[in-house]
Amino acid sequence: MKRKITGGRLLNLTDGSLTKTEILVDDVSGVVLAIGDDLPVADEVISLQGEVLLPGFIDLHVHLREPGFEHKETIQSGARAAAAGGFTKVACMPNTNPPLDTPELVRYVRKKAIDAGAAGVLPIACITKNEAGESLTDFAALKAAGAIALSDDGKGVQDGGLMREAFVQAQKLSLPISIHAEDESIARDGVFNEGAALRLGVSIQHGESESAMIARDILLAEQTGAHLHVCHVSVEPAVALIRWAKQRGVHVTAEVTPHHLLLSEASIDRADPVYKVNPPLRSETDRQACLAGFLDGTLDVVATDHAPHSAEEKARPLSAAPFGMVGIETVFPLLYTHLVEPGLMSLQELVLRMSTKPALAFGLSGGVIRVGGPADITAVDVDTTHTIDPTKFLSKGTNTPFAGWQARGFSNLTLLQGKVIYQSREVK
Ligand SMILES: NC(=O)N[C@@H](CC(=O)O)C(=O)O
Ligand SMILES: [Zn+2]
Ligand SMILES: [Zn+2]
Repeated sequence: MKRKITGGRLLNLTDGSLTKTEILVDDVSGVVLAIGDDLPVADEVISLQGEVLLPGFIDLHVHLREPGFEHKETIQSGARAAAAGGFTKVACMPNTNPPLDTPELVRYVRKKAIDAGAAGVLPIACITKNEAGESLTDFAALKAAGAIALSDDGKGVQDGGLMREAFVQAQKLSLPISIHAEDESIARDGVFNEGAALRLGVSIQHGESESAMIARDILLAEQTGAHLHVCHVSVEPAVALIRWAKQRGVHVTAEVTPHHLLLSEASIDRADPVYKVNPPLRSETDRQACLAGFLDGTLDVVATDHAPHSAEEKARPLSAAPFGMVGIETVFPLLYTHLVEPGLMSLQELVLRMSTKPALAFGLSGGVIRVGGPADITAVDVDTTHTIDPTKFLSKGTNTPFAGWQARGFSNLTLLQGKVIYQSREVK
């Protein structure tokens, strides 16, 4: 079927201009057929009211919890939440139960994702069997089954020798290794960053647990020529190390989360699990370094690390509650409202970091809107203010510290390969 989207304003990613135009898409070929005025009649017309048309966002780091933790999220609920957040593709982490360490499990996730009929889901498979950090999985078989990268996210691989071998094998297969950098001998099950931990009488998770492992893996990636992707960067020395690695020509890319860009440990007013996330919310100096690193391109992309947990789990005492925050339905409005509107970055730069660069970093299709390219599109309303209300999320997870915040830029429509995967009540 051919769909015509009218009434939207298309963002030019080169000069940032917005142009009122129609877009004609086809959900059989999945591509954009035409962009312009007075396009031919289509089978269906979707009328917008000035929403901004953007390439669908791509998240290189989410947790969809299936198999094994369906009470937190399912592939279906997570992929629908992603579509509502303007995402057309998400890469899901393998810390499920069982962890995604076999080709069968990778294929299982892909099938469930297709059945969900929402955002595209790209599985990331384990580096080590059972994420136990002891022996490597079969990278070639996992890639053949559809894994787009490797990670033991949730944990760092403690054994540097094993990690070296992982980089050697991943390089041969051109698979990125996405690292959760946490040296457990330094982190020691700490919960908050030093300032908040001392203030609230909670255990400390020192930032060097992150930067030390990033330093190790930069050196290993340099020697092996592998692609190192650093997850959820949160401390100033980590930003400096990644900047240094890029100057040396190491193949390294890095992500930053919305919560590490917008919050610091100063925002933690009580020992509440809603603030418990790994890596922890850091100092204001660290937050500023992440923001500067994001603005100068050292940190390439935004990734949400969408980590849903049940209300019951997050109601436990702080030490027993799990780490993690949801983010997929609020990231664009939060960053639009708090970075673009105050003039810290342009809209096109934010879209480059949420759509174009994630696609380029992992070699995925999408990330731009052009005739003949994939019809992966979202339409955001930058004029209407909404208050973030977790009870309205499509995700099963409501664990966000941004509840009650006001923002603009929520998606009203999302299309994947020309099919509507999300449509708000505002769109007819
Ligand atoms: N970020 C988190 O705090 N939690 C993640 C694991 C992870 O991303 O390390 C989770 O799986 O819940
Ligand atoms: Zn992690
Ligand atoms: Zn994660």
